[in-house]
Formats: sequence, C-alpha cells, structure tokens
Amino acid sequence: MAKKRKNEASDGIRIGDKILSLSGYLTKKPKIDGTSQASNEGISTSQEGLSTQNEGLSSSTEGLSRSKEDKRSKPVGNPKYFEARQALPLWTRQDDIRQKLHQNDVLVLVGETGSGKSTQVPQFLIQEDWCQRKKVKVKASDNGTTQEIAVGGMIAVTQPRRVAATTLAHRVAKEANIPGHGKKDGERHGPLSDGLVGYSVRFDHRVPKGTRIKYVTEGMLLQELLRDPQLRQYSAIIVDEIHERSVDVDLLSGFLKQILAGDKAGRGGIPLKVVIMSATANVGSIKKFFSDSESEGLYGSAPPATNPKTSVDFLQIEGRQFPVEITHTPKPVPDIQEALLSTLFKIHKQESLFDKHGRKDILAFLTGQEEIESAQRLIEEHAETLPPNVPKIAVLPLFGQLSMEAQHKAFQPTKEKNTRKIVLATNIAETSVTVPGVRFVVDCGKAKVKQYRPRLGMESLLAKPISKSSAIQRAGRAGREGPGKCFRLYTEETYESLEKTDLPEILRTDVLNAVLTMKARGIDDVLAFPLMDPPEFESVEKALLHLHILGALADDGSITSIGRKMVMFPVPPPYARVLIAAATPKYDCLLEVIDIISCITAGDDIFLQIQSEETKEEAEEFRKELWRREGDLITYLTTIQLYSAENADRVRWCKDRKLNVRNMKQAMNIRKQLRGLCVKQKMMEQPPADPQPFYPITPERAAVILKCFLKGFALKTAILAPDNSYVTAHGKHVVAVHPASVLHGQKKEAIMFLEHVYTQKNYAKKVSAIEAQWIVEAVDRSS
Ligand SMILES: Nc1ncnc2c1ncn2[C@@H]1O[C@H](COP(=O)(O)OP(=O)(O)OP(=O)(O)O)[C@@H](O)[C@H]1O
Repeated sequence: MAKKRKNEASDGIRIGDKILSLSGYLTKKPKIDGTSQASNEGISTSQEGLSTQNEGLSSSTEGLSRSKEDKRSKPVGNPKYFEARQALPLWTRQDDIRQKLHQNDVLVLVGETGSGKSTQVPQFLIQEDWCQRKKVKVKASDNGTTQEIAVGGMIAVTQPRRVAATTLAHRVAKEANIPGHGKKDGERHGPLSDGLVGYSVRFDHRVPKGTRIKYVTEGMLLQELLRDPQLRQYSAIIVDEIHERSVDVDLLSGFLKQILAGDKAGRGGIPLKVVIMSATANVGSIKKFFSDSESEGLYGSAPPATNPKTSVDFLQIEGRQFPVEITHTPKPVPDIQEALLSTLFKIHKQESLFDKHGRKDILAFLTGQEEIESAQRLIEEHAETLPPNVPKIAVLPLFGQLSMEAQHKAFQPTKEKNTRKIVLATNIAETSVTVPGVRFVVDCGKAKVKQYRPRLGMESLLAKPISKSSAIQRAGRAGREGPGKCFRLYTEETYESLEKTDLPEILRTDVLNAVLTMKARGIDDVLAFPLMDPPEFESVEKALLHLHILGALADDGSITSIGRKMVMFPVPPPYARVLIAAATPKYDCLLEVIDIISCITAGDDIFLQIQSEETKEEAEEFRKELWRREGDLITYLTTIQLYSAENADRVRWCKDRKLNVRNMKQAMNIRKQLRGLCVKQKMMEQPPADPQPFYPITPERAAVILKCFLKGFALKTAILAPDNSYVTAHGKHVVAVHPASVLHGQKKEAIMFLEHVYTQKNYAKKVSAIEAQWIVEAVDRSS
C-alpha cells in the first residue's frame, strides 16, 4: 500500500489539468531503517531540582590536575554581580570548560536549570586565545584572488525563543560590561549600548559596535548562514536548549556539522568551536551526530567529509543554586482551571510577598493564549473580592504572539506596592528564561502541540501532556533567585508516565520551510543533508512538490529567484509567495495583502469567540459592517482598514465588535514590520502614514486579492460536490467550513482556506469564496 502511494507521488500529482512530475528531485532511494526516531538511550536529565549545590563533580574531569584555587578565576565585568556569579554551580568548572574546548571541536555541556550555562559560558570563553579576531588570507570563490579578511572574535548563543534571547542579552550585558566604560547614551538605552553584548531576533536587532557575545534566535542564525555560509565573524557557536529540538535547531546542527567537517579554507584555516547545552539532553545521540565521520544524510550518505574526525567531548555539571520543592496533586484534577485558581490563591494567601532572597511572585504554565486570557479574567474578578488585608494581584500574560514590549512587561517588577505578580505563560517561558521575582511555579502539565499529517496535508493543534524534560524545565524556573516551590496540577504517577522528551518538531510538522532553507543555502540534494532525526520521506517529497508549485523550485529542483526572495520573509513560505505575487503589476495589491497577513499572523483569531446569545446579537450588529460575502480574508482586510482609520478610541472600537485588542495591536505591529521589509526589498514605495480614510474594497478588487492569495494556497482549495460537501482539489478529502468562518453554512462554487485543522472534524479555516477556474490559473507557472 505504502509502495503504491509512493509510486503515485513519484509519477506526479494532478492539479487542475496539470500533472507535476517529481522525478527531478527524487534521485535517492529512501533508506528506511530503525534509526529515524530519537532514541532515549543515553539521555541525561539532571536530577529533578532537589539538591542544593554539589561542588564540582563531573563524570568527565580526566586530565585536570590544577588546584581548586586555579579553577576559580576572578570574574571580569561589573563587580555588582561578582558574588552572584561566583555562587553559580558552573563557576568552579570554568577551567574544565575552557580546557575541553581547547582540546576539542565540540563540547556537549549538561547542567541543571539555573546552574549558569546561558549567562556564564560565553563570558568564560571570550577571553580565550582561540576566541580572538584574526586577520587571515582566503581565496575568493568567484575569481580566485587572495583577500585578507578578519575571522572570529564573536560568540553566538542561540535560543529557541525571542524573549529568551533578549532577556539573556540584557542580563549578560549588565554582568559583563564594566560600569562607566560605555558610550554616553548607555544610560538612556541601558547596558546594551555599552558594547560586548548584543542580540538579534526577528524584527529587532541590537548589536553595538564591539559586540563579542550575541544572543540570537535559531532562525536568525539560519538567516546569517544564508549570507555567510562559514559564519566567519564567529569563533564559537553555543547552541543552547538543544532539547527543544525545533526544526531550526536541527537544521542549524546540520549546517554546523558541515562547517566542522569542511576544510575551513573559507575561514582561512581558523576552526569554529561548537558548544551544545541543555539541562535535559540526549547526550549519546548528540555526540554520535557530531562525531560520525560519514555524514549520514536523510536517506543516504553525503559526500565524504574533508575533515574526517570532529572531536566531541562531554561535561556534566551537577548541582543547582537553589532547591525547588515539588508537589504533585494526590488525585487527578477534574477541572484544570479550577485547580489552577485554587492553587494560585492558596499560595497568595499563605505565602509572604518577600523573604531575604527578594520577591516571591508566581509563574503559571498554561496551554495557550485563549486559556491564558480566560484565566486572567477569572483571577482578576476573584482578586476584587479579596479582603483588604490580603495583598493585591497583578496578572501578566506571556505568550509568543504578544508584542516584544508586552512580553517584556512580565519581566518587570510590579510597580504597585503590596502586590504579587502572577505571570501566566505558555511554554515560551519554559526554558532559558529567568522571570525576575518568581519563586513559585504552577504547572498544568499540558502544552499545545502542532502535529502535521503529510498524507492529508493537514495540521492539528491539540493540548497534549508535556514530557518529563518540559516538567523539569518548568520547575527549574522557581529556583533561580532563591529556594522555590513547584506545584504540579497532576499526580506523581502521571509524571512518571510522561515521555522522557518531546518528539523533535521536524518529525511532527510540515518541513516546507526547512527544505526551502536548505535549498537557499545551496543544498541541492536535500536528501543527503545531515539531520539528527530525518523526517518521513513522504514529508520531504511533499515539501519539494509544494515548493515547485509555489515557484520556489525550478523543474530541475534548483532554487529560483522567487524561492530566494521567499526565504527573506519571516513568514511561512506560502505567505511569502503571496507577498511576492502581490508586488507584481498583475496583482498590484501589496498593501492589502500585508494587512490580511498581519491579521492572520497576529495570534489566535482577531475575532473573539462569543459564548452568550445576548452578547452575540449585540456584537453581530456591530460586526455587520466588517463582514464580507467574499469570506474571511476580505473581512480581515475590512476590519484592519477600519481599525487603522479609527481616530478616536480604538480600544472601545474593538470592545464593541468583540475583537481581541491585543491581537489588533500586534497586527498593526506586524503590518509596520512587513511594510518596512517590503520597502527595503524595493517591492514598494514608503506607504502613507495612518490614519487613512476608509474606502470599502470593490468586488473586482477583492477578486484580484483572492487570486493573488491562490499563488500561495492553490493546494488549499475545495470544490462543492453534488452532495453539497466540499472536496479538496488536492487529495480529495471532505472538509467542512469551520463555525468561526463568515462562510460557515454557505454554499459556494469553490473555496480557498489558509488553514486546515483536525479537531473533532476535518475543518477548513480562514475561508474565502473563489471560482474553480482560478485554481488552474494559479498553478500556471508562466503567469
Ligand atoms: N534576567 C535575569 N534576571 C535576574 N537574574 C538572572 C537573569 N538571568 C539569569 N539570572 C540569574 O543567573 C542564574 C543562571 O542563569 P542561566 O540562564 O545562566 O542558567 P542556565 O543554567 O542557563 O539555566 P537554564 O537551563 O534554565 O536555561 C539564574 O538562576 C539567575 O539567578
């Protein structure tokens, strides 16, 4: 059966009257063996946060005979932080770290949460001789002439999330910069103006002149690799929190492995050092991945490595700075929200606001934006009823779709006196971050996980139990500034039954972006690219075909100029394709397309779900002016255009229409960034500033915009069948229009949908009415 499906796919896929061939891509035979899943063997999870500091005891300290005194080098930087830094478990092991990196290309460093990995390791390494900038001679690849260039001097520390990269940069800037040595504006802009430390995340870069340590998101470093495949400005790359195993970190590891195994001619012979860090990492598989001399590709071997042996060492650092006491519920909780509220208020009433270590705030882990916003409402309502002798509560949300400014608010101390901060976060706050003041963690034990089904081209986003590794990371957030407590809203048996680690993202999501990134980095044979856990062959096959349909790949599988442009946009490839089409004279609707994409990528739906019938009627009266019969996309467009034309009270305007105020603000923020990027890419002139008068979009213009969207979403279309169901044009699956869509319950000739989710049913979301003929036009690569 599987074989038959593969043959059909290899022959081609029919879209309208076209059959697209895959033969250009599929030169390698799939190698199906048992090695594709992450093995749990050799996983090193540091002991659950129980013990206090355990002086320098590692499984791997061979060859280090220096005295204890020598190992405690004097700190460099701001004396205000010396004591705190010297108290970290990592402090006494800094010479071991230096020595191991002096002798090896790669160091895998495992240490408990809060032991000082993210903040201290880069500060230990910048003083090393191999970490200094050097002038070298290299041959130019285009004309063979010899040039003198500078190589090294900087360390990049990658983080899975923007908030971790920026908060760590701020912290390390404070620790590493010597007060008074900065520029004059250092006071105004904080320690990041003083040099030494910087950060680079999507839409936000602060890299002062003289930066030596740069905190970056994994995605940003991948972008840098597109411009500089040898990462020449860096002496070392520190890959932090590898256990999260995002697609980006897997790609990054593959590229780093290639640089390590290469001949270093592009770096003038100067090696690149790599440190892999985590509290809960599968050390065995990481060591094997980097040290294997034949680069194991997805389904075959890559060309032999020039540098046949990458030396990899391992160091485990035990001990944590402060203990964390963990409590499980005696019985499973029937209602998580109720359990959350009662735990939060119990802590609030029983625990003091301060102790000798400082504030005693709370961090609670919930599944997503919707759950956070509803919990916030309930906590605030209940807090109003507290007697006057109980301290007040300030609730701060923290999730990925919030603007960076809103995210950073959760890291500030509360301004009001006699008030406890309660931060409600998704797993965005799970690793790497220190939320100042937090001493209590409440863990609901679940997270929303994306799961992709390549056969159906469908994604589901469901709340699932977290892994043990996540539970350990979450508890670790409580013991960073003093002894902490973690309340798990699940039983000990449930904890014991959790998987050790999460399935790597590459095995459960669409690999479209990953394949495009490889192609853009010059990886012609993506099947031979080294990955720790290769995804299913079928997923790669689908991604290649999809990229071909998007015009990102030519018939021979090479990347096109459109593909190269697509990787420049920080949005998924289909959206990038729509942006590029919108800038062409044929469609000429870039401003409208940016408006729509901004609404869609701003978080959960901008329209709040209304439960009560009475409020529904009221909101629907207001929403009538927004609804468009062309469907959700033109409705989004009308909404954001009316919102940006609103001059008086935008918050009131949103409340009347039951729109999510935060998401509207975030949409405006993304709109500004995307406009800026398109101006930079010379795709449009600087647009006029808001507010602009509102003119409703004509049906003809709406048709142009929807046709433009089909350039990215031709595969996400369905035709109305004689039995009144919608059947997808690609794959022939039945889909239902989601109840949240303005087209729910309506019959149209054909529909385009931007999302396809499986909950109780196979649902199409973000739906628009289209004509069947438009689908065929959209896949015509000549137009
Ligand atoms: N932004 C911050 N504000 C206050 N203290 C901080 C901050 N960042 C780090 N610290 C302090 O430095 C300590 C070490 O933090 P660091 O992030 O280096 O640990 P880590 O070993 O990388 O932890 P994890 O594995 O959880 O990422 C923390 O426990 C905390 O005491």
